[in-house]
Amino acid sequence: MATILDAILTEKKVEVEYLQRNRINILGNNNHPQHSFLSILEKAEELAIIAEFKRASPSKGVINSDLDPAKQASSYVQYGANAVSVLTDKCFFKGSFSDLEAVRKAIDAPILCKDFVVDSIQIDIAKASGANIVLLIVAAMKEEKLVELYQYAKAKNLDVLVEVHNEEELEIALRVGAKIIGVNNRNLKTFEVDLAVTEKLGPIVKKAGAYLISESGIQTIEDVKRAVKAGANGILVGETFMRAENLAQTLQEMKLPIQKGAQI
Ligand SMILES: O=C(O)c1ccccc1NCC(=O)[C@H](O)[C@H](O)COP(=O)(O)O
Repeated sequence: MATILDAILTEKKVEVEYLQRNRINILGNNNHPQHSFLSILEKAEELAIIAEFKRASPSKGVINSDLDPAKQASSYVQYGANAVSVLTDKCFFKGSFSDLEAVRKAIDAPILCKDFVVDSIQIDIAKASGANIVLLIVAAMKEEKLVELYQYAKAKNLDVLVEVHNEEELEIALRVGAKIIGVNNRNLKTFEVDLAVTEKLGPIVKKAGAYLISESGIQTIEDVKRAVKAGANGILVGETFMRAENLAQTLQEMKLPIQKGAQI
């Protein structure tokens, strides 16, 4: 049976064809500021927070359609986020590259382009829109493609967050040479969310000498503590921040010290 990830990837192929046909009109500015998320991780003594702008999702439907991306991203940075993630997928997440451009104009911090990258043109557009980090999901492509896109993004001076959900995918991420590994607690095929995924894969990521970002399903301080205990250098949080009544408090209290030994 086709999964939501299959449906997203089918849609991405159509999107990529459109982007390739309209390449000249789309690729504009490549002079955006450089912000290295890797350098932030190298120096960090507390948990790095990637705060996500996420209007909607396949698993939750509409999360919050009232917020303005530039204002929300500015608040994230003001309250201590180290990077902002912007979902640029339109069809399933109600995002856009215009959101990313608006966030770029508003903040002076690294931006993650959160999309389902299957082709280098998406990396070009992410960079032209102002992204500093791109996401590559191991489950979304063959290993050879992952190697190609990873090297392409690095050559463009972008940081790469390589996302995994199980040991097999983690082995691939490590073979590719990923320095920043996102362990997604959400199974993109079933929507099941379980922080035990970070607890299982975290020690392997750390042993390999990579930085660990725990992604998805983080709602409470107890969740954050579990991620830290598993060796996380950072967390990626969307829904909890988009729904927060007191964003300042919700975000600031997640900035826990990282475990000794979590620095590489
Ligand atoms: O969020 C979803 O429903 C989803 C479904 C299918 C593929 C990806 C999906 N989410 C992308 C993400 O990884 C999250 O937006 C991100 O990690 C933040 O998660 P959360 O804090 O749970 O909003």
